Amino acid sequence: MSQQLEAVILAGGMARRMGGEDKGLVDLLGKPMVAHVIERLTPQVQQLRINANRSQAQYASFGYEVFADQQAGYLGPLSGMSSAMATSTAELILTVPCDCPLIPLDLAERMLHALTAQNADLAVATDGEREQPVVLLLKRSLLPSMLTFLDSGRRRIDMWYADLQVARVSFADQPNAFVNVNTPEEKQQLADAIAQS
Ligand SMILES: Nc1nc2c(ncn2[C@@H]2O[C@H](COP(=O)(O)OP(=O)(O)OP(=O)(O)O)[C@@H](O)[C@H]2O)c(=O)[nH]1
Ligand SMILES: [Mg+2]
Repeated sequence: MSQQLEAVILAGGMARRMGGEDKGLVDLLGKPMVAHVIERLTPQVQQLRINANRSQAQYASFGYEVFADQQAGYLGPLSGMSSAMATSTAELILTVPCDCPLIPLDLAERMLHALTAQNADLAVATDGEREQPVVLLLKRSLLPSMLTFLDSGRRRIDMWYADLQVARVSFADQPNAFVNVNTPEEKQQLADAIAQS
């Protein structure tokens, strides 16, 4: 994989539905959720950083650079994305949330292929039907556009990219790829499903 692509794990939210417990650090089957994501991402990319606004020492213990949002006030995932772009040396940034422990093992490869083949501004993963707006491959050159959007008070990722050239990349072949763990109940459901598989 190109040196010009780095992955950023988004762990900068407040995790209110998880009772405020830092979502990436919540245990799933014996290890923190972010460790599942790290394990699946590291074979795919040469550079990886973690975006977190709390518990930064714990996140740093995984051995990767940790950085906070440049904007105060938990403005949402776009703030993590723009902060990643503002501080990256790579041309392309792959964003993945910390609460998707089954992300595809071929995520970077397929996102990069689609972006290049379609000469798009960014690529977004889909489960075949719904877009996963936090799973993006972004050109760093999109930073001014994202900052303008954020500065105007808007927060929705899909609204930001509505006017851009978007490659949609289906992972319908992997039905559990984007299972998202937002609550203790969802965590238990996933743990049970994995244990039974
Ligand atoms: N950097 C950054 N990331 C965020 C912010 N808000 C959410 N995220 C991340 O965006 C992704 C999707 O957000 P949610 O699943 O809603 O996570 P959350 O906001 O922590 O959880 P809730 O408070 O329960 O909605 C997760 O990876 C979050 O860590 C933020 O203000 N800054
Ligand atoms: Mg949220």
